[in-house]
Amino acid sequence: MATKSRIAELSAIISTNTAILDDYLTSNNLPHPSFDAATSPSPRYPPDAEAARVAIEEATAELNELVQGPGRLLMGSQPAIFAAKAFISKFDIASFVPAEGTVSYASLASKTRINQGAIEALLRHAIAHRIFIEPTYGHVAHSAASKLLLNPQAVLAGKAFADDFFPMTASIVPALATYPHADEPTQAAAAVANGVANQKSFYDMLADHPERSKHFHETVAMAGTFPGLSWKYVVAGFDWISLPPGSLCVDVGGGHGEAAFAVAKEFPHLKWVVQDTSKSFENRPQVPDGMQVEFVEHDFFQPSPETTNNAAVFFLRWILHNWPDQYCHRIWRALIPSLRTGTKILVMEELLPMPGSVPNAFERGLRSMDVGMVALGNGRERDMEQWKRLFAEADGEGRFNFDAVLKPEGSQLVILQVTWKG
Ligand SMILES: C[S@@+](CC[C@H](N)C(=O)[O-])C[C@H]1O[C@@H](n2cnc3c(N)ncnc32)[C@H](O)[C@@H]1O
Repeated sequence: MATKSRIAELSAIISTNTAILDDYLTSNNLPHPSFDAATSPSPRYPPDAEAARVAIEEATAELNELVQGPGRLLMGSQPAIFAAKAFISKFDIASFVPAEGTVSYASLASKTRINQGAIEALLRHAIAHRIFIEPTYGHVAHSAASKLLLNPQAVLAGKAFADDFFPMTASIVPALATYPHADEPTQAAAAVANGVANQKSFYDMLADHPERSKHFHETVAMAGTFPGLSWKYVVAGFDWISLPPGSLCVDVGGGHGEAAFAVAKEFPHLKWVVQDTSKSFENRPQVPDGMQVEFVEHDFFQPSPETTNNAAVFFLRWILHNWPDQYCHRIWRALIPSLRTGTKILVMEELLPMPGSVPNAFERGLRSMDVGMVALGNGRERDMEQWKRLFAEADGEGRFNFDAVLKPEGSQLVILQVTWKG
C-alpha cells in the first residue's frame, strides 16, 4: 500500500480535529470561530477541545507553508504588517471606529491629521490580515481582532509595541552590523533605535520617557494574565510552605509585585521585599490589606542592602533574559553579601528546548522572545546547558549550586532552583 504523502497526512489531521472541535462547539451551543466583530475575544476550551484546536493550528500552518513552496515561503513574509499594527496602536485608530457602524477614511484623516492615502495603505493592509473590515468602499468597521484593540490592556501593549518593540526589532540588523560582538546592553538594537548607542541600556533609556515606561511596565505586569504566564505558577513552582514563619523572600526586579502578592496571598507566613527602580513602581497596585509586602527601590547591579541579609529566598522572574552573561554575573554577585549557606535563588524564565523538539507554534513563540531579548539588551533566552554554565560561572568559584528545574503543569516558564553553598 502506498504511504500517505505529508499533505494527505496533514489533511487527515485537520479533518479529524476539526470534527472534534466542531462537535464540542455545536454540542455546547457555543459560537464557532469567525472574523466577525460579534465573536467572543479569546475562547478557552477544555483540554480535549484545546488539543484539537492546537493540532488544527499546527497542521494548517504546516500545510499552508508546504503548498506555498520554498520560494513563496522565503519571500512571502510582509514586514509592512508590523508597521500597520504599530500605526493602528500609536494613533488609536480602533477608538475612532464605532462599535456598530463605520467611519470613513476621510474622517480618520481629519481626526489623526495624517494623509488619507497613507492611512488607506496601512489600514487596507491590516484589513487583508483580518484587522478591521471595509464593508462599503471607503468606510472602515471593526472585525473581531480590531475590536480587541479597544481593551485598555491591549491599548497599553499596542503602545509598547509601537514605541519600543517594533522599532527595536527593526534595528537589530543595523545594531549587529555596527556592534557585531552583541555583548553590551548599550549596543543593542533598543539603544540604536533610540539614538543612545554606547550611552544607555533599554531600561536607562526608558527612564527618560515616562509614558513609554508606563506602557512597558504595565504590559509586562499584564503578561501575568496570560494562561501560561499566570502568577499561580509562581505559587505552585516552589515549596513555599517549607519556609519557617517570618522568612524573608526578595523579588529582585519584581516590577509591580504581582509575584509577591500571589505567594503572600497563599502563604501569609512569609515576608516579601520587592526591589526595582522607582520608574517601575509608578502606577503599581497598592499592597492588599494584611499582606507583608514592602517595595524598596534598589539597583540590582549594586550590592543587595543589609536589610536582605537573612533572606531565605531571592526570586528573579524574567530578569536574566534581558542581560548578556557578564551582566547576569554582576546581578548575582551583587546578591553575595546577603547570602547565607542554604539561601535559595529561584530563577523563573523560559527554558529553550532543543531545536525542533516542541510544537512549531510554541517554538516560534520562544524563538521570537529570544530575538526580542537580543534586541532589548543583547540578552538571551537560554537552554539548560547555558543556564547551568551561567550559574556555575556566576561567582568565579562555583558556589552557586544548581539543584533542580521545576515546571508547574501548564506553565510556560520554569523555575531553576539554585542554592548558595557559601
Ligand atoms: C521583564 S521585567 C520583569 C518584571 C517582573 N519580575 C515580572 O516577572 O513581571 C524586568 C524588570 O527588571 C527591572 N530592572 C531593570 N533594570 C534594573 C536595575 N538595574 N535594578 C533593578 N531592577 C531593574 C525593570 O524595571 C523590570 O521591572
